[in-house]
Amino acid sequence: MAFTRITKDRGKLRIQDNLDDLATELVEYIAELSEVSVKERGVFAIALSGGSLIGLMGKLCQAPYNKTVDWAKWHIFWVDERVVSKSHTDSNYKLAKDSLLSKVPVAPSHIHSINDSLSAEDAATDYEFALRQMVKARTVGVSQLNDCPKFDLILLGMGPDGHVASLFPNHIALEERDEWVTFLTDSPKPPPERITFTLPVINSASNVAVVVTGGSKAEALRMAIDDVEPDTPLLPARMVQPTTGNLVWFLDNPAASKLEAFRFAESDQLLA
Ligand SMILES: O=C1O[C@H](COP(=O)(O)O)[C@@H](O)[C@H](O)[C@H]1O
Repeated sequence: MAFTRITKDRGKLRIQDNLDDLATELVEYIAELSEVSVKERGVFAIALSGGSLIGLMGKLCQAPYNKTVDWAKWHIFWVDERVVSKSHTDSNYKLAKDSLLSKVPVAPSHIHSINDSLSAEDAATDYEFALRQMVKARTVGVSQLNDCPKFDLILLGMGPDGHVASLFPNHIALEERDEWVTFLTDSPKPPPERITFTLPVINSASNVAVVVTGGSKAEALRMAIDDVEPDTPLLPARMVQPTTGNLVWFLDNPAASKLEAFRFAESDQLLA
């Protein structure tokens, strides 16, 4: 029962029956945005998360995308990164490099990873400095509203606790409004030391896509999207609310199963 729904204020829901169809829809969406950005700005500035999302992007390395995407124009950043060596299995950079970036012709100088020899605090400062240079050069666009970077696309995953990037429920990092990149040394999910884009940066992007799969995330997803009881805890995923940009959720059936839109679609089908 694949379908798309536009919600009142939580963006567009794209729900697929299986992971293969979800992956196909996701890479088609990324390829389209890349084409539009390259046409309009001459570059495509994309920020990746880690986790299960990266495995779903694998089709970008295959035909037709390996040939049709203008890889030379891509600039790749990380929405969040674990402060570990780039060769460590926990590194979001390594995950993307091994499964995607090593298989497509992106210029190494366009891959903007963190300096893994620094402390979490210094790595965040250093990454924000690098990002400021990219904004100054307009490799990354700028928001007219708040001077924040305006990425062409920010790709997020969501944990079963509703975290996005390395922004965890009730964590002080959620309140950061001045910095573009902040750090944490007490992540509830290992490893503890991380850097992360802050909410103002995420919400300034032209496009934000959140990719969520699996039944273990269904309840957090409901709390992030549906109209919920007023005393429901405010999850980081619910704070993703692009100011002027587009928000799209790529979901599989198990993740979407508790959403109102899904239940209505199911009962419509039973009646049909
Ligand atoms: O720790 C992290 O988790 C989230 C979610 O990962 P998933 O495997 O449950 O999809 C990820 O988006 C984030 O980048 C990562 O650092």
